[in-house]
Amino acid sequence: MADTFHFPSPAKLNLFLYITGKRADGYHELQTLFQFLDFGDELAITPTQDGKITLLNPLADVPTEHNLIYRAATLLQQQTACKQGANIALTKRLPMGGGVGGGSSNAATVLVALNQLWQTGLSLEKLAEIGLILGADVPIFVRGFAAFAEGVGEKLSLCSPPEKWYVVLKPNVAISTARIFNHPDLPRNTPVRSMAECLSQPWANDCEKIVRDQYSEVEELLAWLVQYAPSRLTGTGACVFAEVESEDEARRLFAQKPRNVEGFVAKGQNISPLHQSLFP
Ligand SMILES: C[C@@](CO)(OP(=O)(O)O)[C@H](O)COP(=O)(O)OP(=O)(O)OC[C@H]1O[C@@H](n2ccc(N)nc2=O)[C@H](O)[C@@H]1O
Ligand SMILES: Nc1ncnc2c1ncn2[C@@H]1O[C@H](COP(=O)(O)OP(=O)(O)O)[C@@H](O)[C@H]1O
Repeated sequence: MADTFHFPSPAKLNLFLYITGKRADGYHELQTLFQFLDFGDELAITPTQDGKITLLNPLADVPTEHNLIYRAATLLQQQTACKQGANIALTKRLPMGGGVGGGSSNAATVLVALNQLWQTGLSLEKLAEIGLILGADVPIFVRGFAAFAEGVGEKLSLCSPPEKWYVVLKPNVAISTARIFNHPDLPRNTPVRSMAECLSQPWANDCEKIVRDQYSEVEELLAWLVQYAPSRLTGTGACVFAEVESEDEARRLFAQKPRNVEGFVAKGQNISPLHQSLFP
């Protein structure tokens, strides 16, 4: 029987996120700081010789052909004319559509892992380029280092922010990324600054005000969290995070969270846990 290999598919946070403009194709130009977390999903992959991509436990709300795991695997097959296949099982821990990048991370883990298992020999740069077809956040997960990102998130500059402890909470609400980016009151003209300047100013998220105004669940949770630690929105939400100095402090704060809110405690990682496990 073929061997099964296990790969982490970590979460990310946007430690800051500024919107600096809008492109002709409607996408927004960003300046954002990505850091990985030591918490995430896990993929178990069994390479096969039959050329089929099989998801062993499909997501209830996502048809297989839309699942980023399936799409990433078939895209890699097409790009490399690979005749091999894979059976893939997903342990889903990350909230979906929460701004912690679970789907993008799953896609990146599939690209990096299958490139190794199928021995298709693409560089991480090439895999990141393919990943961008699947989503703006896929390249950062493929490259695997914390980064200051520009463009729609694909122009990456290495960065090493402090690896703090975080309490990440998911208010009980679904937020559409497209809806936030289409909102007329979204600030879209934060001045473009250098990485050094962005790092040296207080960190913020340009989507936060709109999201707080529109979703009382997010407003209430951030108002509660900020009493204890600096706290912000990640991505376009709905997740919010508080940054603290120690695991103890994080666990104490997490233990007090409102009962109807899910979440987790994690430590920031400047090297993705996927890359830590594959390229130690
Ligand atoms: C803004 C970020 C920051 O990490 O938010 P989160 O998704 O993580 O919350 C991401 O870059 C999001 O990337 P991704 O999640 O791939 O976005 P997509 O599904 O491609 O975009 C959904 C919709 O949002 C709008 N959109 C998205 C990204 C962007 N830079 N400008 C946009 O205007 C577009 O209308 C697009 O159709
Ligand atoms: N493997 C996957 N895991 C999570 N979401 C997926 C996956 N494949 C497709 N999706 C779709 O992508 C959307 C965004 O997912 P996700 O990356 O978790 O959000 P975010 O970038 O906001 O953290 C989900 O709402 C879901 O419809």
